[in-house]
Amino acid sequence: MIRFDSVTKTYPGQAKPALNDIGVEILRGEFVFLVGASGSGKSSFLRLILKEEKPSKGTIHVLGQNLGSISTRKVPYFRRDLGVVFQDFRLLRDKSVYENVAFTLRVIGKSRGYIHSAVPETLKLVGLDGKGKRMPHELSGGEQQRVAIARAIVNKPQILLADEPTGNLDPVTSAGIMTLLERINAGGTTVVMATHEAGIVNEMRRRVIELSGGDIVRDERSAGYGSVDGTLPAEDEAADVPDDMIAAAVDTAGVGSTDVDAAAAATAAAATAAANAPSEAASAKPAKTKRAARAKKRAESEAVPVVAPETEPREPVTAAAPKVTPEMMQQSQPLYVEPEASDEVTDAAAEITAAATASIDIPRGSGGADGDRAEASDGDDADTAPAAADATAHLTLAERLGLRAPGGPREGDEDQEVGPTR
Ligand SMILES: Nc1ncnc2c1ncn2[C@@H]1O[C@H](COP(=O)(O)OP(=O)(O)OP(=O)(O)O)[C@@H](O)[C@H]1O
Repeated sequence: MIRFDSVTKTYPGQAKPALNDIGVEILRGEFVFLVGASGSGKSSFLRLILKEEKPSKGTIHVLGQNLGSISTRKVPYFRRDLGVVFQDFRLLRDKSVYENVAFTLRVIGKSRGYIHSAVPETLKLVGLDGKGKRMPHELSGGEQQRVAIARAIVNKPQILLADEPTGNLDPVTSAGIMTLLERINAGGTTVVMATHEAGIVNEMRRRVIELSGGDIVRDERSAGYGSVDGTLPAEDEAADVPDDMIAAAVDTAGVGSTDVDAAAAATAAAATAAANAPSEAASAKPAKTKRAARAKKRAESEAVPVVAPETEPREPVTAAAPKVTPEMMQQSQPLYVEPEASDEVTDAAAEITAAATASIDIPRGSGGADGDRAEASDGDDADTAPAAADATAHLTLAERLGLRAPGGPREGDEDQEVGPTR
């Protein structure tokens, strides 16, 4: 599915390669975490798969194609099978949620009927049912990321690349996003995700490819964030949340949490507070309180040194923030609902909708006497000629059937809906 053969990437003006003689294969349906210190080459790895960058040496195959032999003109076609999600969401700010997701499909020329069925279905899948009309600034960070994921998967890509998709999100929301990505992967999509989130990697136990200074220094199945026991087990992290913090969080959890129930929210809030504590400990102020001292200890223990292979020194892999705990991952409610329609059903529905919304050519002399019985004609019965057909030839089938007022919006218009007109 994805294969790197002796791939080196050296950016112009850089002496040291961002990726150095990489050889790796990712199979169909895998969920792979790319981990490594900042600057180790994770984003470069993803950009090469996307053909946003070219390797300086070596060859890359994605979905059976040698990327070196895909012409620039054909790159957009190649990318139709890939979805991408970034840390900063990259939504179109002046477009609604619906339009952000529909945009991908419009660009690749999907029919209007297909878009009308695929976009709501995908928004439902990512837990954004009913939010299609919102603008991005009216959404939370987690919701914006779900829009970005919806946009990435709406075309049913075979591969989903995610570059720090939870980097800007709080722990509970991050857990929800991971539940969603896990679900997308369970549906057969290969997922490759670069992350610094130790909690997520430790909890999910998927394949981990670790980069250090452009080299692959670890490639393990069902692995954790760090390769050595120095990692503080995520379970211990949660257990370390003091009771008084949980009690305080229960007091403040209140109602209105949509993603988790109140108890889970309370526990998560407490864990969040605990997770944030290390940054306090890292500040210039001395650790005066018991909580700060505990946080400081934790912060030190979370700087996970990774055992160097043989004698080579290796950059330590450290989590950016000890955010997501196993409890959050387990308690996070699925944001999706089961898609009820198979591809065949969706395609059939799209065809029917497209037929109902497209204008029809009616040759002179075809159709019934009252014109209302006129149907799309292949011209075979040109001799049953209604004079009145001319009067309705410009109408869509939906208009003829009384499903929509004549003269309403047409193909390509934004808000057209098929339905009773009164
Ligand atoms: N466009 C570029 N031009 C020059 N050097 C680059 C470019 N992009 C990345 N680099 C360099 O390549 C190396 C790998 O960068 P890359 O962004 O792939 O790392 P990363 O592991 O994704 O880092 P982070 O975790 O901080 O996102 C770094 O030394 C970086 O400075």
